[in-house]
Amino acid sequence: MALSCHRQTGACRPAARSSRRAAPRPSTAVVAATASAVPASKLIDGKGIAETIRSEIAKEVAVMKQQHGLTPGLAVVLVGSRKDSETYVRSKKKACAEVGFDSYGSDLPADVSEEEVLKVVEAYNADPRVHGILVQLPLPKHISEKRILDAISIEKDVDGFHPLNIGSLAMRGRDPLFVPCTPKGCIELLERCKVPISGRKACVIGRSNIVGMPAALLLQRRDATVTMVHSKTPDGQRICAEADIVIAACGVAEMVTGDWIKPGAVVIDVGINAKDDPTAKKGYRLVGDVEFESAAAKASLITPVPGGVGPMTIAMLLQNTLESARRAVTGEKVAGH
Ligand SMILES: Nc1nc(=O)c2c([nH]1)NC[C@@H]1CN(c3ccc(C(=O)N[C@@H](CCC(=O)O)C(=O)O)cc3)C=[N+]21
Repeated sequence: MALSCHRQTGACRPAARSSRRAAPRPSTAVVAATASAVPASKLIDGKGIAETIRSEIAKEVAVMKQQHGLTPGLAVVLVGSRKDSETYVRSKKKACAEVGFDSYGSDLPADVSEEEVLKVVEAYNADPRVHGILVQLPLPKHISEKRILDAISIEKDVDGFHPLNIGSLAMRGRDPLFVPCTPKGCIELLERCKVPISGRKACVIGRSNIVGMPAALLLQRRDATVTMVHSKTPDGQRICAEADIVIAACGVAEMVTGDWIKPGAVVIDVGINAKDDPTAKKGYRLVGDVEFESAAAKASLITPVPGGVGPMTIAMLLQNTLESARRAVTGEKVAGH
């Protein structure tokens, strides 16, 4: 039976859990109660795995500081005041502090000119304390995302959005300097959960530049047979129902129901959507692109939302920034420089 080994190994959790997490907390109990229909053994604990990765990174940072006197630095550029972007940027800076990185921030007003944003990016390109530059997306409409992303030095492109990085991902025999964080996090979850990829059928739902397309390329590089399903695909459900691995990144709340999932498949849900819920404290709750309960009934392993892919995105951003700092230490030359 496909992927039966996961049934035997049970829940996909990080090997070591901190004592802080082991303590029962009322909020955890509430979450557990609402998700009670799904056995814990099916859950991929993205939050816990991300925590493990952050502690691995923190150890390496301490060594880097001690041996080379170098502290990894991440610059985060935020334009405008979208609430969701502000929240994400805050958690990225918090994660930096937690692992011992320096973080630099530029908060620019929504009506800032494209030239001004370019100047900020150029300044970070030239700043040796900065090993990674992230321009939070989406940008306001009057600013060309393409122009800004193209301006980020490829050696500091820890988001992996530069066309040279994405292009290398698509070519056999080449390796990008950085892999985009969200799809990298999806693969990291599969690998840490020992889900076999080579030779398996994978279905990626959604074809965005930042998730769907690079996720499909990463799976293909690991020898999966990948099908991409998108808004113009006739009968995406039928195609998805043949897949051993499903990555849902279509941006439509709960679109992928249990009917889309082959029994025993592994489901990675990238979506983050707010759904009205009068019983929730804020009046809404977060749901993915997958209808969790019905999909979990069919899947062997599934990521929850929140607590799945989201925390992994930030962990991969830290990993990419650490890698960039490591290259600065070793003086590794990169193509074109
Ligand atoms: N240049 C750029 N790079 C990005 O990587 C980028 C971006 N722009 N724009 C927006 C998206 C979104 N994104 C997330 C990061 C963390 C969580 C995350 O940690 N989520 C938690 C908490 C969710 C919550 O409570 O709000 C979870 O899913 O458990 C989610 C989403 C990065 N993005």
